[in-house]
Formats: sequence, C-alpha cells, structure tokens
Amino acid sequence: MTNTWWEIQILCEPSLEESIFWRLDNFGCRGIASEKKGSSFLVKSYLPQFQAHLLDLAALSLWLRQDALCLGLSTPVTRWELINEQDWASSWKQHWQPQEIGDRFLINPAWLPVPENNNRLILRLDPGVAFGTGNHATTQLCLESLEMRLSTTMPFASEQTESEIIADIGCGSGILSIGALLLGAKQVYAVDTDPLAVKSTIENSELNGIEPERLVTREGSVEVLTELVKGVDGIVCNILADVIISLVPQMSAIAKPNTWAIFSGILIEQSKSVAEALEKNGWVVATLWRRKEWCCLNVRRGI
Ligand SMILES: C[S@@+](CC[C@H](N)C(=O)[O-])C[C@H]1O[C@@H](n2cnc3c(N)ncnc32)[C@H](O)[C@@H]1O
Repeated sequence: MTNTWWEIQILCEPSLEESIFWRLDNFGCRGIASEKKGSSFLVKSYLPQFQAHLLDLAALSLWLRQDALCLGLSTPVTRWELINEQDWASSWKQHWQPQEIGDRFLINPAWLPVPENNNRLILRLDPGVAFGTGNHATTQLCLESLEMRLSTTMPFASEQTESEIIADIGCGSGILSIGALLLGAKQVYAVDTDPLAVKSTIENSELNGIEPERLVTREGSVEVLTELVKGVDGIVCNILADVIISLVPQMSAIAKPNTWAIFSGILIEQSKSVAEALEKNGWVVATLWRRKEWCCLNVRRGI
C-alpha cells in the first residue's frame, strides 16, 4: 500500500461535474468527492503518487480544459499536491522493479543488486523525488532515441559518438544524461530548474561511476548552458510542450550547424505546435515517435 497520494482539486462549473468524474475515474483516481463552493463545485480526488507523474497530471488538466471548451463552458482550475509524505520512499520502492528499455538499457533501482550476466547497459538509479525512473513513456522514447543516435551499430548513429557533447535540459534524475554517457557520449551538460533534480542527477552520476567532468550538472535552464558551453552536438529535452516552445528560441545559442535534438513531454495533439516552433527557429523535424498519448520529436538543425 502506498502512503503518499496526489490530492487533485478541480474548481468547476456544476454542469462539468459529470464529465470530470468520468475523466478522473479513467485516470485511475480513487475516492472522488465534490462540494459546493459558491456558484461552483470543488471536486476532490485521490491517486497513489506512484501512479502518476507530473506530466500525467498536466495532461489531465489539459483534457479537463478541452472537455469544458467542447461543451462551451468556462475552463476548470485544476490543482494537485502530494499529501502524507511519510513512508513515501519505502512504499514506492516496493513498486519499482528493474526495467528493460529499448535494445540496450536495463534500468536498475539503486537498492537492488546489479544483475549478473546481463549484456545490457545497466543504468542504476535512485531518483528520490526527481522525475525520471524510466517508467514514463516520454523518458522511454528519449532513451530509445538516444540509443538510435549514439549506438554505433545503429544505421542512423553518429559516427563520432565518443566525441559527442550533449545538453540535457530538464535532467530530473539524470536518467537521460547517464544513458547518453553509457552509450559512449563524451560529455553531458545537464540543467534543471529544480534543485532536488540537480542533487539527484549528481548522486545518480556517482552511483553509476561517471567521472564528474563527464557530467556537469547545474541548477537553471538554457541560459545557464549558454554560459557553460559554446555549442553542443546533441540536445535532449523532456519537458512539457509549452515549456519547450518557450525555450526553443534560446536553444539556437548552443546549436551548431549539424546539432541534433530529441524533444519529448509532448502530447500527440501538441506535436504540431511544437514542430512549428522548432521549424521557425531553424530545426527540421526528422521523425515523430509515439507511445500512449505522448510523442517524441527527433530533429536536426536545418541548412
Ligand atoms: C518530465 S521531467 C524529465 C526528467 C528526465 N529528463 C526524464 O526524461 O525522465 C522534466 C524536468 O524538467 C524540469 N524543468 C521544468 N521546466 C524547466 C525549464 N524551464 N528549464 C529546465 N528544466 C525544467 C523539471 O524540474 C523536471 O525535472
């Protein structure tokens, strides 16, 4: 049993209540209740924390807004917070098992023994409260894209994997940075606006025996990268679509004429607006991979 729950609160017009209940039920929420708040309704619902990442909650909020717009009603306000943090770590640890991703990776929780006779790249991880266990479709899509980019046996792989310098924007647990380094990249510059993510990336880097100079981690975003490095060969960025769109113009400062990039955290219905923002800023979309309701854009710098 988990001890930490998301409490999701939705303030809405009364006529939206039914469609919200339906959405929450489909989302896996347990215990849905509503109360009158003036002329509005406040719907409260609960979900074990391990069942939803922040990205999923953001997607839920978007669907609720879209439902309201389709019905011609004013959009609801969705908020979420974690309640009852006690025993979170131990309860969550019971739910997280080693996981194979793509053809090359095995994500192994830090507290489990490293499997013997396994020919996969073992990525050891203790994300703590940071995002990035490998369970989420967007992280998987990014790792698989990195695999295609950096595994020398892959047809689209870079011929100079061992000299590739990569930026990881929104590094979370550091899973993508460490994945790129295990695949043979020379160096990764990882940034995240959340100081807990920065701490988690540094700890996971040590856990995987990565030399500190190969994974440089800082709190912040693209503006910090521009101070750290002149140009990078590749970029991975798994954040929400809106954030990606706002960061794309600044990314030109760290892009070289042949830089490639992997973007995820994008709902399928948002892919068009992200692709447009990328193309406006000198990127060419090469492929779109999808898993569940999420997609991942593989792009390269335009000529
Ligand atoms: C979806 S998680 C991705 C974690 C990990 N890279 C993965 O793929 O599993 C997004 C991360 O981006 C960070 N973030 C959000 N906005 C950001 C921004 N503007 N610049 C840098 N990081 C940001 C969040 O703190 C969070 O750790």
